[in-house]
Amino acid sequence: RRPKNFPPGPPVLPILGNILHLNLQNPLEDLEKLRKSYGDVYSLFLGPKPNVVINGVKAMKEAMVIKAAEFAGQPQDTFLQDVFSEKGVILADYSTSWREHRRFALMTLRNFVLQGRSCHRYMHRCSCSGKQLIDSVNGVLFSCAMLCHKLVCVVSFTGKTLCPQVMFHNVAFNIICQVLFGTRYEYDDEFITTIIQCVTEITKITNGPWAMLYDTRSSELVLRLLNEHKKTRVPGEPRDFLDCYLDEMEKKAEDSSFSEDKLIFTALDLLFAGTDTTSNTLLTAFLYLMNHPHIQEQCQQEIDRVLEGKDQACFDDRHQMPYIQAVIHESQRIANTVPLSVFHSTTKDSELMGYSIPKGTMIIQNLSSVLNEEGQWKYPHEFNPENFLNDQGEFVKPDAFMPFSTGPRMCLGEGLARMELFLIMVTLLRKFKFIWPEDAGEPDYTPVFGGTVTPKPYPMKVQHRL
Ligand code: HEM
Repeated sequence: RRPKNFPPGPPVLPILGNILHLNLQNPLEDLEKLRKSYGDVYSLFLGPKPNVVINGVKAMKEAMVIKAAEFAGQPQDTFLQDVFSEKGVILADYSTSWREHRRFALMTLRNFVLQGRSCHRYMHRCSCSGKQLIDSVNGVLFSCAMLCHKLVCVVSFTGKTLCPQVMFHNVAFNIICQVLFGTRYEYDDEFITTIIQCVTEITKITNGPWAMLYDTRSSELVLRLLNEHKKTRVPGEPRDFLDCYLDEMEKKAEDSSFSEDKLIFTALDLLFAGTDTTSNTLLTAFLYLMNHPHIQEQCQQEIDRVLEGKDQACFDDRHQMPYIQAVIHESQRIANTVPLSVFHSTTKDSELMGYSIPKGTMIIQNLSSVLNEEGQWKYPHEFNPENFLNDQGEFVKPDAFMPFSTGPRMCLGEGLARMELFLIMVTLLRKFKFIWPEDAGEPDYTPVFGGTVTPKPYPMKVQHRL
Protein backbone atom coordinates (compact mmCIF):
# COMPACT_ATOMS: atom_id res chain seq x y z
CA ARG A 1 0.00 0.00 0.00
CA ARG A 2 1.03 3.56 -0.69
CA PRO A 3 1.80 5.63 2.40
CA LYS A 4 -0.48 8.58 3.29
CA ASN A 5 -0.30 11.54 0.85
CA PHE A 6 2.18 9.55 -1.26
CA PRO A 7 2.32 10.38 -5.02
CA PRO A 8 -0.46 8.57 -6.95
CA GLY A 9 0.17 5.73 -9.36
CA PRO A 10 -1.42 2.82 -11.22
CA PRO A 11 -3.24 0.04 -9.31
CA VAL A 12 -0.82 -2.44 -7.75
CA LEU A 13 -1.02 -6.21 -8.35
CA PRO A 14 -0.02 -8.64 -5.56
CA ILE A 15 3.65 -9.73 -5.92
CA LEU A 16 4.01 -8.22 -9.41
CA GLY A 17 3.40 -4.65 -8.30
CA ASN A 18 3.38 -2.45 -11.42
CA ILE A 19 5.78 -4.51 -13.48
CA LEU A 20 3.07 -5.25 -16.09
CA HIS A 21 2.65 -1.52 -16.68
CA LEU A 22 6.13 -1.33 -18.18
CA ASN A 23 7.72 -2.74 -21.29
CA LEU A 24 11.04 -3.61 -19.69
CA GLN A 25 12.78 -3.67 -23.10
CA ASN A 26 12.08 0.06 -23.28
CA PRO A 27 9.92 1.56 -20.51
CA LEU A 28 10.31 5.21 -21.64
CA GLU A 29 7.05 5.38 -23.59
CA ASP A 30 5.13 3.73 -20.74
CA LEU A 31 6.64 6.16 -18.24
CA GLU A 32 5.45 9.05 -20.42
CA LYS A 33 1.92 7.57 -20.59
CA LEU A 34 1.86 7.23 -16.79
CA ARG A 35 2.91 10.87 -16.49
CA LYS A 36 -0.11 11.87 -18.60
CA SER A 37 -2.41 9.92 -16.24
CA TYR A 38 -0.83 10.68 -12.84
CA GLY A 39 1.15 13.93 -13.22
CA ASP A 40 4.81 14.91 -12.92
CA VAL A 41 5.39 13.02 -9.68
CA TYR A 42 3.93 9.52 -9.48
CA SER A 43 4.70 6.21 -7.83
CA LEU A 44 5.42 2.72 -9.12
CA PHE A 45 5.90 -0.60 -7.34
CA LEU A 46 8.84 -2.40 -8.97
CA GLY A 47 9.26 -4.65 -5.94
CA PRO A 48 7.58 -4.74 -2.56
CA LYS A 49 8.27 -1.03 -1.94
CA PRO A 50 6.88 1.95 -3.83
CA ASN A 51 9.30 4.10 -5.84
CA VAL A 52 8.77 7.67 -7.01
CA VAL A 53 9.27 8.78 -10.62
CA ILE A 54 10.05 12.48 -11.18
CA ASN A 55 9.22 14.08 -14.55
CA GLY A 56 9.56 17.51 -16.12
CA VAL A 57 11.82 20.48 -15.33
CA LYS A 58 9.73 21.93 -12.50
CA ALA A 59 9.56 18.82 -10.33
CA MET A 60 13.15 17.84 -11.20
CA LYS A 61 14.46 21.21 -10.01
CA GLU A 62 12.40 21.18 -6.83
CA ALA A 63 13.80 17.77 -5.91
CA MET A 64 17.38 17.87 -7.19
CA VAL A 65 18.25 21.56 -6.70
CA ILE A 66 15.92 23.22 -4.15
CA LYS A 67 15.73 20.14 -1.89
CA ALA A 68 19.06 18.75 -3.04
CA ALA A 69 20.26 17.23 0.24
CA GLU A 70 16.95 15.39 0.73
CA PHE A 71 17.01 13.74 -2.71
CA ALA A 72 20.74 12.96 -3.10
CA GLY A 73 20.86 9.61 -1.29
CA GLN A 74 21.54 6.20 -2.81
CA PRO A 75 19.18 3.26 -2.19
CA GLN A 76 20.89 1.28 0.58
CA ASP A 77 18.68 -1.80 0.62
CA THR A 78 19.30 -3.14 -2.87
CA PHE A 79 21.00 -6.36 -3.84
CA LEU A 80 24.00 -4.36 -5.02
CA GLN A 81 24.58 -2.60 -1.79
CA ASP A 82 24.58 -6.01 -0.07
CA VAL A 83 27.06 -7.51 -2.52
CA PHE A 84 29.57 -4.66 -2.48
CA SER A 85 30.60 -3.46 0.94
CA GLU A 86 32.89 -0.86 -0.66
CA LYS A 87 31.74 1.64 -3.30
CA GLY A 88 33.27 4.35 -5.44
CA VAL A 89 31.30 7.54 -6.12
CA ILE A 90 28.27 6.41 -8.09
CA LEU A 91 26.74 3.95 -5.62
CA ALA A 92 28.00 5.75 -2.50
CA ASP A 93 25.44 7.11 -0.08
CA TYR A 94 25.25 10.88 0.48
CA SER A 95 28.07 10.92 3.02
CA THR A 96 31.39 12.53 3.91
CA SER A 97 33.27 9.81 2.04
CA TRP A 98 31.19 10.42 -1.14
CA ARG A 99 31.75 14.19 -0.81
CA GLU A 100 35.54 13.81 -0.35
CA HIS A 101 35.87 11.43 -3.27
CA ARG A 102 33.69 13.49 -5.56
CA ARG A 103 35.66 16.64 -4.76
CA PHE A 104 38.96 14.84 -5.27
CA ALA A 105 37.87 13.33 -8.61
CA LEU A 106 36.58 16.68 -9.89
CA MET A 107 39.79 18.45 -8.92
CA THR A 108 42.00 15.79 -10.50
CA LEU A 109 40.00 15.78 -13.74
CA ARG A 110 40.22 19.56 -13.84
CA ASN A 111 43.99 19.62 -13.31
CA PHE A 112 44.85 16.80 -15.65
CA VAL A 113 42.45 17.28 -18.49
CA LEU A 114 40.82 20.65 -18.52
CA GLN A 115 43.89 22.65 -17.53
CA GLY A 116 46.26 20.26 -19.32
CA ARG A 117 48.65 19.82 -16.35
CA SER A 118 49.67 16.41 -17.57
CA CYS A 119 53.23 15.14 -17.11
CA HIS A 120 52.80 12.80 -20.04
CA ARG A 121 53.98 13.34 -23.56
CA TYR A 122 51.90 11.27 -25.92
CA MET A 123 53.62 10.17 -29.10
CA HIS A 124 52.58 7.89 -31.91
CA ARG A 125 54.67 6.37 -34.65
CA CYS A 126 52.53 5.21 -37.58
CA SER A 127 52.78 1.45 -38.08
CA CYS A 128 52.28 1.86 -41.85
CA SER A 129 54.78 4.62 -42.64
CA GLY A 130 57.05 4.35 -39.57
CA LYS A 131 56.87 8.16 -39.23
CA GLN A 132 56.53 9.97 -35.92
CA LEU A 133 53.07 11.39 -36.46
CA ILE A 134 51.48 12.75 -33.36
CA ASP A 135 53.01 14.44 -30.37
CA SER A 136 50.87 16.03 -27.68
CA VAL A 137 50.72 16.72 -23.95
CA ASN A 138 46.94 16.81 -23.94
CA GLY A 139 45.53 13.28 -23.87
CA VAL A 140 42.17 14.30 -25.36
CA LEU A 141 43.78 16.07 -28.31
CA PHE A 142 46.16 13.16 -28.77
CA SER A 143 43.21 10.77 -28.93
CA CYS A 144 41.46 13.00 -31.49
CA ALA A 145 44.59 12.93 -33.63
CA MET A 146 44.85 9.15 -33.26
CA LEU A 147 41.24 8.79 -34.30
CA CYS A 148 41.84 10.89 -37.39
CA HIS A 149 44.94 8.86 -38.21
CA LYS A 150 42.92 5.67 -37.85
CA LEU A 151 40.25 7.06 -40.20
CA VAL A 152 42.87 8.16 -42.74
CA CYS A 153 44.21 4.59 -42.75
CA VAL A 154 40.72 3.12 -43.08
CA VAL A 155 39.78 5.51 -45.88
CA SER A 156 43.03 4.82 -47.75
CA PHE A 157 43.26 1.06 -47.34
CA THR A 158 39.73 -0.29 -47.18
CA GLY A 159 36.46 0.14 -49.02
CA LYS A 160 35.74 3.42 -47.19
CA THR A 161 32.62 2.18 -45.39
CA LEU A 162 33.00 1.33 -41.74
CA CYS A 163 30.99 0.56 -38.61
CA PRO A 164 31.86 3.36 -36.19
CA GLN A 165 30.74 1.66 -32.96
CA VAL A 166 34.08 0.14 -31.99
CA MET A 167 36.00 3.24 -33.09
CA PHE A 168 34.03 5.61 -30.84
CA HIS A 169 34.10 3.22 -27.88
CA ASN A 170 37.86 2.90 -28.26
CA VAL A 171 38.48 6.62 -28.32
CA ALA A 172 36.32 7.29 -25.22
CA PHE A 173 37.86 4.35 -23.36
CA ASN A 174 41.41 5.43 -24.22
CA ILE A 175 40.81 9.00 -23.07
CA ILE A 176 39.60 7.90 -19.66
CA CYS A 177 42.45 5.33 -19.44
CA GLN A 178 44.94 8.13 -20.08
CA VAL A 179 43.47 10.25 -17.31
CA LEU A 180 43.26 7.40 -14.82
CA PHE A 181 46.30 5.27 -15.59
CA GLY A 182 48.43 7.33 -18.00
CA THR A 183 48.11 4.54 -20.51
CA ARG A 184 46.31 3.83 -23.76
CA TYR A 185 45.67 0.79 -25.94
CA GLU A 186 45.91 0.16 -29.68
CA TYR A 187 42.55 -0.07 -31.43
CA ASP A 188 42.96 -3.80 -32.14
CA ASP A 189 44.41 -4.70 -28.74
CA GLU A 190 42.75 -7.89 -27.48
CA PHE A 191 42.54 -6.56 -23.95
CA ILE A 192 40.75 -3.32 -24.86
CA THR A 193 38.32 -5.27 -27.03
CA THR A 194 37.37 -7.51 -24.10
CA ILE A 195 36.94 -4.66 -21.64
CA ILE A 196 34.91 -2.57 -24.05
CA GLN A 197 32.70 -5.55 -24.78
CA CYS A 198 32.20 -5.90 -21.05
CA VAL A 199 31.33 -2.20 -20.67
CA THR A 200 28.80 -2.28 -23.48
CA GLU A 201 27.18 -5.54 -22.33
CA ILE A 202 26.83 -4.19 -18.83
CA THR A 203 25.27 -0.93 -19.87
CA LYS A 204 22.58 -2.75 -21.79
CA ILE A 205 21.17 -4.13 -18.57
CA THR A 206 18.46 -1.77 -17.36
CA ASN A 207 20.10 0.83 -15.16
CA GLY A 208 23.06 -1.41 -15.78
CA PRO A 209 26.22 0.66 -15.67
CA TRP A 210 25.44 1.32 -12.10
CA ALA A 211 24.20 -2.21 -11.52
CA MET A 212 27.28 -4.17 -12.58
CA LEU A 213 30.06 -1.68 -12.24
CA TYR A 214 32.44 -3.89 -10.48
CA ASP A 215 32.97 -6.66 -12.98
CA THR A 216 35.95 -8.83 -11.99
CA ARG A 217 37.80 -8.49 -15.31
CA SER A 218 37.94 -4.74 -14.94
CA SER A 219 38.79 -4.86 -11.22
CA GLU A 220 41.75 -7.09 -12.06
CA LEU A 221 42.91 -4.54 -14.63
CA VAL A 222 42.83 -1.70 -12.12
CA LEU A 223 44.57 -3.77 -9.46
CA ARG A 224 47.37 -4.70 -11.89
CA LEU A 225 47.86 -1.07 -12.93
CA LEU A 226 47.78 0.05 -9.30
CA ASN A 227 50.57 -2.38 -8.40
CA GLU A 228 52.66 -1.20 -11.36
CA HIS A 229 52.09 2.43 -10.33
CA LYS A 230 53.19 1.75 -6.77
CA LYS A 231 56.54 0.46 -8.08
CA THR A 232 57.24 3.34 -10.48
CA ARG A 233 55.68 6.44 -8.91
CA VAL A 234 57.61 9.39 -7.53
CA PRO A 235 55.64 10.79 -4.54
CA GLY A 236 54.57 14.40 -5.14
CA GLU A 237 55.01 14.08 -8.93
CA PRO A 238 51.73 12.53 -10.05
CA ARG A 239 51.46 11.30 -13.63
CA ASP A 240 47.75 10.48 -13.53
CA PHE A 241 44.67 9.87 -11.34
CA LEU A 242 46.14 6.76 -9.64
CA ASP A 243 49.31 8.63 -8.62
CA CYS A 244 47.28 11.61 -7.36
CA TYR A 245 45.14 9.29 -5.25
CA LEU A 246 48.19 7.55 -3.77
CA ASP A 247 49.67 10.97 -2.91
CA GLU A 248 46.38 11.97 -1.27
CA MET A 249 46.29 8.75 0.78
CA GLU A 250 49.72 9.52 2.15
CA LYS A 251 48.72 13.08 3.08
CA LYS A 252 45.52 12.06 4.88
CA ALA A 253 45.20 10.63 8.38
CA GLU A 254 44.84 6.87 8.76
CA ASP A 255 41.14 7.03 9.55
CA SER A 256 40.35 8.98 6.33
CA SER A 257 37.99 7.58 3.70
CA PHE A 258 40.87 7.24 1.20
CA SER A 259 42.06 3.65 0.83
CA GLU A 260 43.35 1.32 -1.88
CA ASP A 261 40.01 -0.52 -2.04
CA LYS A 262 38.19 2.75 -2.44
CA LEU A 263 40.64 3.78 -5.14
CA ILE A 264 39.85 0.67 -7.18
CA PHE A 265 36.10 1.27 -6.98
CA THR A 266 36.42 4.97 -7.77
CA ALA A 267 38.61 4.27 -10.80
CA LEU A 268 36.11 1.66 -12.02
CA ASP A 269 33.26 4.16 -11.66
CA LEU A 270 35.09 6.67 -13.83
CA LEU A 271 36.11 4.04 -16.36
CA PHE A 272 32.59 2.73 -16.84
CA ALA A 273 30.72 6.02 -16.53
CA GLY A 274 33.14 7.70 -18.93
CA THR A 275 33.17 5.21 -21.81
CA ASP A 276 29.73 4.20 -23.02
CA THR A 277 28.12 7.58 -22.30
CA THR A 278 30.45 9.65 -24.47
CA SER A 279 30.72 7.09 -27.27
CA ASN A 280 26.95 6.61 -27.56
CA THR A 281 26.50 10.38 -27.76
CA LEU A 282 29.05 10.51 -30.59
CA LEU A 283 27.31 7.64 -32.38
CA THR A 284 23.99 9.49 -32.22
CA ALA A 285 25.57 12.75 -33.38
CA PHE A 286 27.13 11.17 -36.48
CA LEU A 287 23.98 9.17 -37.30
CA TYR A 288 22.01 12.42 -37.45
CA LEU A 289 24.75 14.45 -39.18
CA MET A 290 25.02 11.91 -42.00
CA ASN A 291 21.29 12.08 -42.53
CA HIS A 292 21.08 15.88 -42.25
CA PRO A 293 23.88 16.82 -44.70
CA HIS A 294 22.93 20.53 -44.69
CA ILE A 295 23.59 20.64 -40.91
CA GLN A 296 26.91 18.84 -41.38
CA GLU A 297 27.93 21.35 -44.08
CA GLN A 298 27.02 24.30 -41.90
CA CYS A 299 29.21 22.87 -39.10
CA GLN A 300 32.09 22.49 -41.55
CA GLN A 301 31.76 26.06 -42.81
CA GLU A 302 31.94 27.37 -39.25
CA ILE A 303 34.93 25.13 -38.41
CA ASP A 304 36.82 26.19 -41.58
CA ARG A 305 36.23 29.86 -40.82
CA VAL A 306 37.26 29.75 -37.14
CA LEU A 307 40.23 27.41 -37.56
CA GLU A 308 41.64 28.99 -40.71
CA GLY A 309 45.46 28.81 -40.52
CA LYS A 310 45.46 26.79 -37.28
CA ASP A 311 46.88 23.26 -37.00
CA GLN A 312 44.29 21.96 -34.60
CA ALA A 313 41.26 23.00 -32.59
CA CYS A 314 41.42 23.76 -28.88
CA PHE A 315 38.56 23.72 -26.38
CA ASP A 316 38.47 27.54 -26.18
CA ASP A 317 37.50 27.69 -29.86
CA ARG A 318 33.98 26.70 -28.81
CA HIS A 319 33.27 30.32 -27.89
CA GLN A 320 33.61 31.24 -31.59
CA MET A 321 31.49 28.30 -32.76
CA PRO A 322 27.85 28.80 -31.71
CA TYR A 323 26.51 26.53 -34.43
CA ILE A 324 28.79 23.60 -33.52
CA GLN A 325 27.88 24.11 -29.86
CA ALA A 326 24.19 24.00 -30.80
CA VAL A 327 24.69 20.81 -32.83
CA ILE A 328 26.59 19.06 -30.03
CA HIS A 329 23.99 20.00 -27.42
CA GLU A 330 21.15 19.01 -29.74
CA SER A 331 22.86 15.65 -30.32
CA GLN A 332 23.02 15.15 -26.56
CA ARG A 333 19.36 16.09 -26.19
CA ILE A 334 18.28 13.65 -28.89
CA ALA A 335 20.73 10.94 -27.76
CA ASN A 336 19.12 10.91 -24.30
CA THR A 337 22.11 8.81 -23.29
CA VAL A 338 21.29 8.16 -19.61
CA PRO A 339 17.48 8.42 -19.71
CA LEU A 340 16.74 7.41 -16.13
CA SER A 341 19.90 8.87 -14.61
CA VAL A 342 21.19 6.96 -11.58
CA PHE A 343 18.51 5.98 -9.08
CA HIS A 344 18.57 8.12 -5.93
CA SER A 345 16.79 7.85 -2.58
CA THR A 346 15.46 10.27 -0.01
CA THR A 347 17.78 10.95 2.93
CA LYS A 348 14.87 12.01 5.20
CA ASP A 349 11.07 12.41 5.16
CA SER A 350 10.43 14.95 2.39
CA GLU A 351 7.78 16.89 0.50
CA LEU A 352 7.69 17.18 -3.28
CA MET A 353 5.07 19.10 -5.30
CA GLY A 354 2.71 18.79 -2.30
CA TYR A 355 3.20 15.01 -1.80
CA SER A 356 4.88 13.35 1.20
CA ILE A 357 7.78 10.99 0.50
CA PRO A 358 9.22 9.01 3.43
CA LYS A 359 12.95 8.63 4.08
CA GLY A 360 14.58 5.80 2.11
CA THR A 361 12.18 5.91 -0.89
CA MET A 362 13.85 5.12 -4.21
CA ILE A 363 13.73 8.09 -6.62
CA ILE A 364 13.79 7.61 -10.41
CA GLN A 365 14.68 10.77 -12.34
CA ASN A 366 13.12 10.57 -15.79
CA LEU A 367 15.62 12.83 -17.60
CA SER A 368 14.06 11.83 -20.88
CA SER A 369 10.83 13.61 -19.87
CA VAL A 370 12.81 16.85 -19.48
CA LEU A 371 14.90 16.58 -22.64
CA ASN A 372 11.80 16.44 -24.84
CA GLU A 373 9.32 18.31 -22.66
CA GLU A 374 6.77 20.28 -24.65
CA GLY A 375 6.87 23.99 -23.78
CA GLN A 376 10.60 23.85 -23.00
CA TRP A 377 11.92 23.42 -26.54
CA LYS A 378 11.20 25.08 -29.88
CA TYR A 379 11.24 21.66 -31.56
CA PRO A 380 10.93 19.03 -28.79
CA HIS A 381 10.46 16.03 -31.09
CA GLU A 382 12.89 16.65 -33.96
CA PHE A 383 16.66 16.95 -34.41
CA ASN A 384 17.09 20.70 -34.84
CA PRO A 385 20.06 22.80 -33.63
CA GLU A 386 17.67 25.80 -33.52
CA ASN A 387 16.69 24.45 -30.10
CA PHE A 388 19.97 26.00 -28.87
CA LEU A 389 20.15 29.18 -30.99
CA ASN A 390 18.47 32.52 -30.43
CA ASP A 391 17.25 34.90 -33.16
CA GLN A 392 20.77 36.39 -33.49
CA GLY A 393 22.28 32.92 -34.08
CA GLU A 394 23.92 32.94 -30.63
CA PHE A 395 24.22 29.75 -28.60
CA VAL A 396 21.79 29.54 -25.66
CA LYS A 397 21.30 26.66 -23.24
CA PRO A 398 17.69 26.22 -22.03
CA ASP A 399 17.09 25.19 -18.38
CA ALA A 400 15.70 21.88 -19.58
CA PHE A 401 19.08 20.76 -20.92
CA MET A 402 19.84 18.12 -18.28
CA PRO A 403 21.53 15.11 -19.90
CA PHE A 404 24.06 15.17 -17.02
CA SER A 405 21.21 15.48 -14.46
CA THR A 406 21.27 18.39 -12.01
CA GLY A 407 22.00 19.08 -8.35
CA PRO A 408 24.90 17.95 -6.13
CA ARG A 409 25.12 14.48 -7.69
CA MET A 410 25.08 15.61 -11.30
CA CYS A 411 27.64 13.95 -13.56
CA LEU A 412 31.15 14.71 -12.36
CA GLY A 413 32.58 13.94 -15.79
CA GLU A 414 30.57 16.70 -17.49
CA GLY A 415 33.64 18.90 -18.14
CA LEU A 416 35.63 16.03 -19.63
CA ALA A 417 32.67 14.78 -21.68
CA ARG A 418 32.01 18.24 -23.13
CA MET A 419 35.67 18.65 -24.04
CA GLU A 420 35.76 15.22 -25.70
CA LEU A 421 32.57 15.81 -27.67
CA PHE A 422 33.76 19.20 -28.91
CA LEU A 423 37.32 18.24 -29.84
CA ILE A 424 36.41 14.91 -31.43
CA MET A 425 33.54 16.31 -33.49
CA VAL A 426 35.42 19.41 -34.64
CA THR A 427 38.59 17.46 -35.51
CA LEU A 428 36.68 14.83 -37.48
CA LEU A 429 34.29 17.19 -39.28
CA ARG A 430 37.19 19.42 -40.31
CA LYS A 431 39.02 16.57 -42.04
CA PHE A 432 36.23 14.29 -43.27
CA LYS A 433 32.82 14.26 -44.83
CA PHE A 434 30.52 11.61 -43.34
CA ILE A 435 28.02 10.07 -45.74
CA TRP A 436 25.11 7.69 -45.24
CA PRO A 437 25.90 4.80 -47.64
CA GLU A 438 23.50 4.58 -50.61
CA ASP A 439 22.85 0.87 -50.03
CA ALA A 440 22.11 1.32 -46.29
CA GLY A 441 18.37 1.95 -46.77
CA GLU A 442 16.39 4.29 -44.57
CA PRO A 443 18.14 5.17 -41.27
CA ASP A 444 16.57 3.59 -38.20
CA TYR A 445 16.67 6.10 -35.35
CA THR A 446 14.97 3.76 -32.84
CA PRO A 447 17.33 3.63 -29.85
CA VAL A 448 18.28 0.48 -27.99
CA PHE A 449 17.33 1.03 -24.36
CA GLY A 450 19.54 0.19 -21.36
CA GLY A 451 21.27 2.00 -18.52
CA THR A 452 22.69 3.96 -21.43
CA VAL A 453 20.81 4.35 -24.69
CA THR A 454 22.60 3.36 -27.93
CA PRO A 455 21.65 3.86 -31.57
CA LYS A 456 21.28 0.58 -33.50
CA PRO A 457 24.57 -0.37 -35.25
CA TYR A 458 24.89 1.49 -38.55
CA PRO A 459 27.41 1.87 -41.41
CA MET A 460 29.29 5.07 -42.26
CA LYS A 461 31.02 6.21 -45.45
CA VAL A 462 33.99 8.55 -44.99
CA GLN A 463 35.61 10.90 -47.52
CA HIS A 464 38.60 13.22 -47.09
CA ARG A 465 37.75 16.93 -47.15
CA LEU A 466 41.20 18.52 -47.12
C1 HEM B 1 27.95 12.40 -22.56
C2 HEM B 1 28.52 11.84 -21.53
C3 HEM B 1 27.91 11.65 -20.16
C4 HEM B 1 26.59 11.69 -19.74
C5 HEM B 1 25.35 11.98 -20.59
C6 HEM B 1 26.58 11.42 -18.32
C7 HEM B 1 25.43 11.40 -17.53
C8 HEM B 1 25.43 11.16 -16.17
C9 HEM B 1 24.24 11.14 -15.35
C10 HEM B 1 22.83 11.39 -15.84
C11 HEM B 1 24.64 10.87 -14.07
C12 HEM B 1 23.72 10.70 -12.85
C13 HEM B 1 23.67 11.97 -12.03
C14 HEM B 1 22.77 11.84 -10.82
O1 HEM B 1 22.84 10.84 -10.10
O2 HEM B 1 21.96 12.76 -10.59
C15 HEM B 1 26.07 10.73 -14.08
C16 HEM B 1 26.82 10.47 -12.96
C17 HEM B 1 28.17 10.28 -12.97
N1 HEM B 1 29.00 10.38 -14.08
FE1 HEM B 1 28.47 10.89 -15.96
N2 HEM B 1 27.86 11.20 -17.91
C18 HEM B 1 28.70 11.34 -18.99
C19 HEM B 1 30.09 11.24 -18.99
C20 HEM B 1 30.85 10.94 -17.89
C21 HEM B 1 32.30 10.86 -17.87
C22 HEM B 1 33.21 11.13 -19.08
C23 HEM B 1 32.67 10.50 -16.61
C24 HEM B 1 34.03 10.25 -16.04
C25 HEM B 1 35.04 11.00 -16.16
C26 HEM B 1 31.46 10.40 -15.81
C27 HEM B 1 31.42 10.08 -14.47
C28 HEM B 1 30.28 10.09 -13.67
C29 HEM B 1 30.29 9.80 -12.24
C30 HEM B 1 31.49 9.41 -11.38
C31 HEM B 1 28.96 9.96 -11.79
C32 HEM B 1 28.43 9.80 -10.35
C33 HEM B 1 28.40 11.18 -9.68
C34 HEM B 1 27.93 11.17 -8.21
O3 HEM B 1 27.15 10.30 -7.82
O4 HEM B 1 28.35 12.07 -7.45
N3 HEM B 1 30.38 10.67 -16.63
N4 HEM B 1 26.53 10.91 -15.37
